[in-house]
Amino acid sequence: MAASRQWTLEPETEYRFELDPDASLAIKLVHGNAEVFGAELAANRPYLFGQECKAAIYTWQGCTIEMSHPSTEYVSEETPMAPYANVHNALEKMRVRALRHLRGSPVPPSERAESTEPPRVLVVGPENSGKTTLCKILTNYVVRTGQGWSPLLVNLDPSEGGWAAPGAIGITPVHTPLPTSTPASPLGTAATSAPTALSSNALLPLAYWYGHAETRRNPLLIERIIRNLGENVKDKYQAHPEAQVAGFIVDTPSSFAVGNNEDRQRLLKATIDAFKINVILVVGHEKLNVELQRAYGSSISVVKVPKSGGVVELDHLYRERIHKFQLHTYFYGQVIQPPPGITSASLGSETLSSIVLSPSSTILNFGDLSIYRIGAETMAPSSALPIGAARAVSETQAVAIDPAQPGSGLLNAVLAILAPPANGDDAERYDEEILDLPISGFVVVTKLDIPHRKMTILAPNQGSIVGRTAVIGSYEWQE
Ligand SMILES: Nc1ncnc2c1ncn2[C@@H]1O[C@H](COP(=O)(O)OP(=O)(O)OP(=O)(O)O)[C@@H](O)[C@H]1O
Repeated sequence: MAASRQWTLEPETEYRFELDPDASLAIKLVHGNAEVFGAELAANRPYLFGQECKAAIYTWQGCTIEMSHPSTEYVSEETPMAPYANVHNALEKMRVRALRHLRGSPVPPSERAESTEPPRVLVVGPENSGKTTLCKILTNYVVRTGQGWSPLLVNLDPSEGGWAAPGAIGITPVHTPLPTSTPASPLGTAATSAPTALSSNALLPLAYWYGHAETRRNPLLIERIIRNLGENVKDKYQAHPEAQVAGFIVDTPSSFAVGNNEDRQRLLKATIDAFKINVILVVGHEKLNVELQRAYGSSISVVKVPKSGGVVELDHLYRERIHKFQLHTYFYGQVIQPPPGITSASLGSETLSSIVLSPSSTILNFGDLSIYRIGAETMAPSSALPIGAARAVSETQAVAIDPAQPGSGLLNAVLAILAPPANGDDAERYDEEILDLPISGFVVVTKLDIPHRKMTILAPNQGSIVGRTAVIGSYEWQE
């Protein structure tokens, strides 16, 4: 690598870095072992990071790494990896017991009183406490055990983007370690961005469209989606009982930990019910830990885990830039200019050339797509309404949008295309059913021609969407 530098890391330390906008970084493991949030690095292969990525290379036994490009960087000897590994070991024991129980294998006397349920883990904590990172580490550790277990990773943070676009929440079985290359795909690449479906490690999520970054915008809708996820996950991924053994890891938005108490309690309860949560990990928040111990401690193990000093405070503008990257990546793939001297490198487990996509632009008639908005255009929380006041449009009502109407909000809007309904054309039930349909992909309205009643649609592939149902949220395409 050109202008490369080497760092030797002592055992149980990590090299942390933050990238500036437009900077990229290639890191190669020269010697020893190392991992990025639980995903192991292969030796002598440059891994590329970009798009303002902030991450850490951790080593259990010590290593030498080489990097192409200096950035904000430091080595830390204080990490919470030992307690995180302890949590993983405890969860692993639950999986072993669950499998033994399923297979009717003998149980050691010391474990007869223990539960035989697989771990169904809820991770909660305030903003920037490292919840997503902890979920990734725990997931990657399960996949690495070589037992063939595929945990179900649930992303309930609509601003995270998960495996689809920002505004979506969903669930996916994870079969191979989740890469950390850019914040645009914090949980790996989804097969919903159609062409990467061909790649070997694409995730196949069950995703629903919430459409906004903040849960307080429409808590009733997000609650309904959470319950839908819980109901449908079994049919979709867990038909075989042994598929349930790896359990769930549920990542949540910070609004589950702080903020409006009533909504927060409702969403927590909905999640605990939907996924039959039996372990709650509270990341670095004493008060929340005590609160959850009191509320759920009799039936659920509530465990406080430390926050990593490496977690970076992400501000609002950074999050907006990441949403833009995510949408761009959904349509165009991951394009990162490697640092000088790097010609072949990997983004996670993908090679650089495999992840450039070519979206298509199509002109549709207004009548070709049925477009809805869920709830009113601006949804203030119910608690903000005057006492006794009712909304003109309820939070979970699907309202049809007429593209010919000036101010429809459609120009540059990101639309989720919904999976076709199961119940055919029963129009009356249909409005209701829209809320319960998963996403099959996303498009953007790039041009509206009202006089000719036509619109130009950017889609990730060339499949026809004529006759489909789309839902608008509050995300805009800003290219
Ligand atoms: N040990 C570490 N070293 C360097 N960067 C880290 C480390 N741990 C986490 N980060 C980075 O800090 C940022 C915030 O972490 P993360 O997304 O896990 O927090 P969160 O609590 O899930 O955030 P949110 O409030 O958005 O839900 C991410 O960019 C992540 O990659």
